[in-house]
Amino acid sequence: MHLPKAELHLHIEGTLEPELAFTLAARNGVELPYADTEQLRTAYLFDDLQSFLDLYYALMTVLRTEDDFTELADAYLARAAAQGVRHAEIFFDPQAHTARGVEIGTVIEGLGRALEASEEKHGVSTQLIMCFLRDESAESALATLRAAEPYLHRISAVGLDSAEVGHPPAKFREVYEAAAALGLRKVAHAGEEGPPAYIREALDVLGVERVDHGLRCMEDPELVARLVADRVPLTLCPLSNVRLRAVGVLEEHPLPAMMDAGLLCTVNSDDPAYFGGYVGDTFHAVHEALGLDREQLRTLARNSFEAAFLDHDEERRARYLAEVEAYEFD
Ligand code: HPA
Ligand SMILES: [Zn+2]
Repeated sequence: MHLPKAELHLHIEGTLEPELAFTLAARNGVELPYADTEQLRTAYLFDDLQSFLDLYYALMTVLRTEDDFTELADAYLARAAAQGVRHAEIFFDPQAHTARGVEIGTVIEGLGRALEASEEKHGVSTQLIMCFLRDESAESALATLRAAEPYLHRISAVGLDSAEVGHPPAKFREVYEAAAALGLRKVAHAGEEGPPAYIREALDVLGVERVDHGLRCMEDPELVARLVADRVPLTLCPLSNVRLRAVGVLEEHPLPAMMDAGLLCTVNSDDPAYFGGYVGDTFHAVHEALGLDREQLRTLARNSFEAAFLDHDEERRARYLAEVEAYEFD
């Protein structure tokens, strides 16, 4: 669906398609435990977040050079542009690369080269969000922030991802304070598999401006009221929720109830190479499965630009919002 939109919840490592994984494996002499792309695709049946993360971290070992990261991001941006994305705020997981000997500068400069060319090449403006792995230590997160300091001109925010349950946001209070002191904005995954209390903690202890997923807020009406009153954006990922079994089938996704409750919902793809669709496909899927009408889809697109970190460029935000209003569905 070509409705103009911003993508605000997208892990660049989760855009690694099987074909590119095999190409990079051959180029870098990395052996994958799968015969071919077809056999690899049979591994894409997940029970929960952890079973996905195991494959996600295993496959990204093919990413080694600056060119690999550039190629990965450029391929995503081309696909995103073809599905109406006008602005993308892109997550990356530096610790998943530095832990296996890839320098953080290789990762950031590689991604940065694709991102800086994106507006001219694909018509997509971009930002980069550096995520800490919450199942690693707070010390490791802090060391990662320090290692990223020479590259801060390329980074607009910090985030928190990976295995949620047992790793509450408060563990990262210090590194979030340090990030804010460096001028970085703050988001965090919360309430994907973890309880509503983790969403409250992300807001109260980390001071996040957006909540990634936030799905489980619906179990806590007082929290919903607060998120509505404060217009805290939620970056929902419906196809991810189905594939990782947070929701049984797409038809049961609470997105319509969340919109009816007045929550500032956005729809995103999370890890599109693994979860069966890019963000335009996701808009189409929620239209079909949940019966969201055109005006509701337009609201989701409008929300995505409202929630985007475009405060330094309100003219651009206004231009994108005007494109949303002018869009004619076919
Ligand atoms: O959906 C996700 N949740 C948490 N961590 C992740 N890292 C990549 N995708 C995800
Ligand atoms: Zn995510």
